[in-house]
Formats: sequence, C-alpha cells, structure tokens
Amino acid sequence: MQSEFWHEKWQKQEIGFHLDEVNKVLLKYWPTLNARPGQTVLVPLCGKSLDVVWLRQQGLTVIGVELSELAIAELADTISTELQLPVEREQQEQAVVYRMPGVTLIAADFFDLSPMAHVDWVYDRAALVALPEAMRRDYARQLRAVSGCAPQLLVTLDYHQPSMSGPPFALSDEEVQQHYSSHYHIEVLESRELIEQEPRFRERGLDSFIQRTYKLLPR
Ligand SMILES: C[S@@+](CC[C@H](N)C(=O)[O-])C[C@H]1O[C@@H](n2cnc3c(N)ncnc32)[C@H](O)[C@@H]1O
Repeated sequence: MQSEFWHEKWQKQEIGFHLDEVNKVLLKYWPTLNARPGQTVLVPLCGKSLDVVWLRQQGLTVIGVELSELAIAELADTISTELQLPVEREQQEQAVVYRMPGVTLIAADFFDLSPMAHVDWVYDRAALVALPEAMRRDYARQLRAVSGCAPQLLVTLDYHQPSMSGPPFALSDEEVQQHYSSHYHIEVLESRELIEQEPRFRERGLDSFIQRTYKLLPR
C-alpha cells in the first residue's frame, strides 16, 4: 500500500479506524502482561490512537511510529494537553520526531527505521491488518528487527477477504502463525465476533468480522 494512500486518508480525515476511546482489548489484556513502569513499548503505525496516551499513563515509555505527521502532531498535542507535558519537534533527514517526557512520536515510514536500542513490548492494533498481503511479511520481519523480537500484544481482524477489499485486511490465524511462530510462542487471548457492533462492515458485504487478540512471547 503506497504512502500516498495513507497521507490522503489523513488529509481527507477518512479515518474510520480511529477510536475516540482507549481500545477495550488493551484495557482488558495489557494488565495481564505484567509490564513494569519504566519499560518501553513500541506502537507501530500508531495513527493518533488514544492507546498511546493510556500506555504513557501506565508509566510506560512509549514510542509511536506513524507515516502521517498530521496524525503525529495531533497525538502530540493531545498528550501534551492531557498530561501537561512539554513537547519538542525535531526535523531529521527521514523523519520528524516529537518528544515529550516518556513519549517519542516518530513521523516516518516504519520500513525505514533502524533497530531500536531497547524495546520491552510491542502493541500492534490495526497495524499488521492495515497492510496488504504483499507487505505483511516484510512488516513482520521489520517489526521483529526493530523491536528485537520484543513480546507483543497483537490485535487482528479476520473475515471473508473476497467479500470486501481492505484495509483493514483479513488475517487468518494460519497467517499469524506463518509470520511469527518461528520467533514467538503464540497464544490467542480472545476471538470475538464484532459484526453486530460494526454494521458498516455488514453494509460492505460481510456477515462475519472477527477480532482476535494474541499474546506473543519470544521463544
Ligand atoms: C488502520 S490505521 C491504525 C492506526 C492506529 N494503530 C489505531 O489503532 O488507530 C493504520 C495506520 O498506519 C499508518 N501507516 C501505514 N503505512 C505506514 C508505514 N509504512 N509507516 C508508518 N505508518 C504507516 C497509516 O497512516 C495509518 O494511520
């Protein structure tokens, strides 16, 4: 999926994926991971997700990566207002970085990132499923490289792909295993049918829309 596609989505504010609340599976399952305050969590393809704010409120150091600077600037503004944190913007060669105490937001192409010094956790909600099949293998490889195979909370979606074109793209359990089973022990924490709560996807031709939440622990 070309960068231009996403820049245009953000410019036109066609961001149906954005939630005006913290994701319920994050609230439910993050505490079961026993992450400790001060640890670092990477949120790839973070958009302007309020999940980043919540993770920072748990005492974690958060690194968010997102293609759109529009999204990153808005998220930085929300965090700095809600948590009363000063924010600094730095223009780099291939990225714009917004820094606040305990939060680094990087406006850049995730595929251009170098491995990070230390990542304790990864939270992937609507990142892997945002990408077409041809890019997902590279994404999974890049995520493993950038994070040093840090443990992950991964949220995917699954549906009959021929009935609807993505994004979001359907991700079977088999595909998750293909990307990650050589490096992680994979546990399905929850598999939930969302079609009743998501009528917009029924309108797009689906009769099932399953959200799966996984815990991935390095082998
Ligand atoms: C479906 S949205 C999910 C955003 C966020 N995780 C959330 O839960 O609201 C996918 C996001 O990935 C971003 N994105 C797509 N390709 C990217 C890339 N190569 N590098 C960084 N961000 C990317 C898009 O701009 C978009 O904001």
